Parts: sequence; structure tokens; C-alpha cells
Amino acid sequence: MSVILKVENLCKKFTLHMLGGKTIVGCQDVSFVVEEGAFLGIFGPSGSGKSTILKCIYRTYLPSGGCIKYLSRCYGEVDLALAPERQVLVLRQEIGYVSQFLKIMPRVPAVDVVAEGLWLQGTDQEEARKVAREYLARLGVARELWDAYPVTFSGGEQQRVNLARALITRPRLLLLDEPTASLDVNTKNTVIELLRELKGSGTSMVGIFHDMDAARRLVDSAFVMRDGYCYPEKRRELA
Ligand SMILES: Nc1ncnc2c1ncn2[C@@H]1O[C@H](COP(=O)(O)OP(=O)(O)OP(=O)(O)O)[C@@H](O)[C@H]1O
Repeated sequence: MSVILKVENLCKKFTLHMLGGKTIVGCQDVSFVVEEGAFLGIFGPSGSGKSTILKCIYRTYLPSGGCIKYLSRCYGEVDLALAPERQVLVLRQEIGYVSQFLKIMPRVPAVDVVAEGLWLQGTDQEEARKVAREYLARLGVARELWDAYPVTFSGGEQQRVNLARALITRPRLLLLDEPTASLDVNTKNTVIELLRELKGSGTSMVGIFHDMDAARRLVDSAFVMRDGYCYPEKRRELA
């Protein structure tokens, strides 16, 4: 199996200007690899640096040090820690990211929020909307909400729109920040099923979990974050 993502000594520090330039460590010296088609889990307490890692890979955050070697379809191996912004924007067509919270787009109906990724890939508008409705239906979003604005949706409804938006593009690498948080049992099972299907079709994944039941059903290997550092996962957590 070839490696799709190799993170070496990743470090992210934040400088808080409002606190007189105080430095906060997001993560430090984090290294791991993800093989093509594999699912890597990240566990650890709140504030330990898990989301920071995903945000560095997606380049929401610019890393302070280390490298993130990603084997892309369009450019071959790219260091995402150094890639120029225009290259990052192109790479986002093959990297999906499900954040903890849906980024609300004002006055854009749910169906279009979900369909956007397919339009960007060149799919015809109506065809993209048709596929978007299929994902919304599968994730149990009520039909009367499909043309409504997600700003008024519940946390779980927003999360399902967020998931549909990422899954619809069938990304090569998918980053998931607590994908099953705030979902009821039936929807959680559907999400796990969808993620397994996507993994079966070759998508590699990195996911943060507090929900150990979901993690056990999805991940192949994992590591634990503590105080910004990563540690090997103790097998018993996944047993
Ligand atoms: N944009 C930012 N500016 C300043 N500090 C930040 C920023 N983002 C994260 N941090 C800090 O970095 C540390 C790690 O945060 P991170 O969000 O990665 O934790 P986490 O493990 O994902 O937590 P949770 O499980 O609660 O989501 C925290 O101390 C946090 O306050």
C-alpha cells in the first residue's frame, strides 16, 4: 500500500496579540502516516490539539513547522505546510473536510450548500442538486428543509448538511472532526455506513473521535493527543 499522507514533526503555535504576544501551543512534533484507503483515528481530551492537526492539513491554519506530504492526484507529492494558496485551493477539490460546525453561507439553501462541491467539479447544476437531494434524504434531513437556509437548523441537522457536503464529492482524502457528535443513533449508523462505503471505494480518512463506538467501527489505527503531543494509541481503546 502506498502512503497518501505523511506528517512529520508538525507544529502549530498561536500568538495572542490581545494577551501581549503570549504564545499558545496548538500541537507540536506530531508525526504519522496514512496509507491509501486507510482510516486513521485521533483521540484525546478537549484542547489537546486534535482539530489543530486537521486544520493544518486542510490549511485553514498555516503550520509553524514540520511538513505535511500529501500525494495528490493533480500535482504528485505536495508539502501542504508550504504549498502556495492557489495550489491549496486546487487541492481542496480532492481533500474533503467535515468541521465540527457548519460554516453558514447566508441565504444559500441546504441543497445548494451540499451541491456546491459538485458544481466546482464541473457537474451540471440540476444534476448536482439531484445528487445533493439523494444525500440529504439518505442522511435523514427532512424534505421541507432542503430548500431552507441552514442558519435556523438544529446542531444535528447542520452536521448532516456538513457531512453531505463533504461526502458528495467523493474526496481522495477526507478529514472528519467528530463526524458522529450530536447525531441520534439511527443517523449515526447511516453516517458510519456512508463512510464505510466511501472508504471501500478508496477514500483515505483521518477522523477525530470522542465517540469510541463509532471509532471502533471505522478506524484501522489511531493515536492519542495529550497537551499538543501525539502518543501511540493503547490497543485497549479500540478493543
Ligand atoms: N485560532 C486559535 N487561536 C488561538 N489558540 C487556538 C486556536 N485554535 C486552537 N487554539 C488552541 O490550541 C489548543 C488546541 O486546540 P484544538 O482545537 O486543536 O483542541 P482539540 O483537541 O481539537 O479540542 P476539542 O476536542 O475541544 O475540539 C487549545 O489550547 C486551543 O485553545
